[in-house]
Amino acid sequence: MTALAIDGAAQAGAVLADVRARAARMARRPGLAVILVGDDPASHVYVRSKLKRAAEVGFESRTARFSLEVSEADILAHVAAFNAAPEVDGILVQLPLPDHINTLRVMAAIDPDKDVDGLHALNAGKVAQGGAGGLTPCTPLGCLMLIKSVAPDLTGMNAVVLGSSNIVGKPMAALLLAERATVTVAHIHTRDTPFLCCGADVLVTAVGKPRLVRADWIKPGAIVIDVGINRVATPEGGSRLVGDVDFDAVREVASAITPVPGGVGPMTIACLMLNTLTAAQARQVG
Ligand SMILES: NC(=O)C1=CN([C@@H]2O[C@H](COP(=O)(O)OP(=O)(O)OC[C@H]3O[C@@H](n4cnc5c(N)ncnc54)[C@H](OP(=O)(O)O)[C@@H]3O)[C@@H](O)[C@H]2O)C=CC1
Ligand SMILES: Nc1nc(=O)c2c([nH]1)NC[C@@H]1CN(c3ccc(C(=O)N[C@@H](CCC(=O)O)C(=O)O)cc3)C=[N+]21
Repeated sequence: MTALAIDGAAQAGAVLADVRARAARMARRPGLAVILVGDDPASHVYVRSKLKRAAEVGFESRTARFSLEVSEADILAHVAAFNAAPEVDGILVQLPLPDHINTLRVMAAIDPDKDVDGLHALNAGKVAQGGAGGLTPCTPLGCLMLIKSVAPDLTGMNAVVLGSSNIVGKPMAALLLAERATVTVAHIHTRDTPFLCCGADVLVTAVGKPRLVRADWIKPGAIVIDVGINRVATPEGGSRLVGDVDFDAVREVASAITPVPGGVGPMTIACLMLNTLTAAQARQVG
């Protein structure tokens, strides 16, 4: 059996159309502010595509760009200015930040009501407690939508999450638990990751290692969600994007799988727009 390739771009398109329609009915256009540090080309590409999507759904956006040498105080001052700006509904600090900047301190400085990445401890705590009333990190939220498009009820399923970062792995595990799945989180120190994966009805991989996940790790019929984004060299001397999953082989064992590109990535951006709309609606009266 060849697995269904879950079309993340199409599902993202549906989310974006809904966001656009709802934004058009608002008294004021939702506003997104992005803070970008350094000149990593991949980060610039991601931020550009976020700003493009924001414009397409009718949001205002602005970007504050900084060199790698920027001080933490400077970043915190810009966060404070965006917190105070009435036209800014969502604040996104593109990660990773350079080592001399304390990421958790920057996240803690963001107004939780404008924290569209869901990384402030208050929002992370709400997600851990079952999600009510907070902003949920975009990538796990998008992954859950993709999973539910093929399996609406996760009650009692075994879910395994590879990777335990604050931005993907931990909130993903919390969301799956809230869906009544039995959740295992594996990380670099986990002893027998292939064995754990073999019991997974749902497997989410957020590691950043190309072809880490092999076909013999997969339970027949499993749903496989590949968050990894890795640029690898091609024999022709160019490069291409791949996920963490050995896609062609795993596809023959799983029942549904997200491709890279065209899977989780577009949903992450769509969920960022959804969170910005949610934040704007909560902040605007009428
Ligand atoms: N498609 C999208 O929208 C997005 C994609 N990404 C991509 O997802 C990947 C992960 O991102 P992010 O969570 O930020 O990355 P991090 O580097 O913060 O986290 C990677 C995690 O993987 C764990 N890990 C490392 N090796 C293994 C292994 N062999 N088996 C199991 N776990 C392992 C690490 O464990 P430990 O903590 O113990 O070191 C860590 O928890 C990257 O490729 C990133 O580019 C990220 C965000 C959005
Ligand atoms: N504060 C913060 N929030 C983030 O959400 C965040 C971040 N920092 N830092 C970096 C990661 C990475 N990330 C991606 C988003 C979209 C695609 C995406 O759209 N990818 C396309 C391909 C893009 C291409 O071709 O280069 C796809 O998978 O189809 C990828 C990666 C968000 N991140």
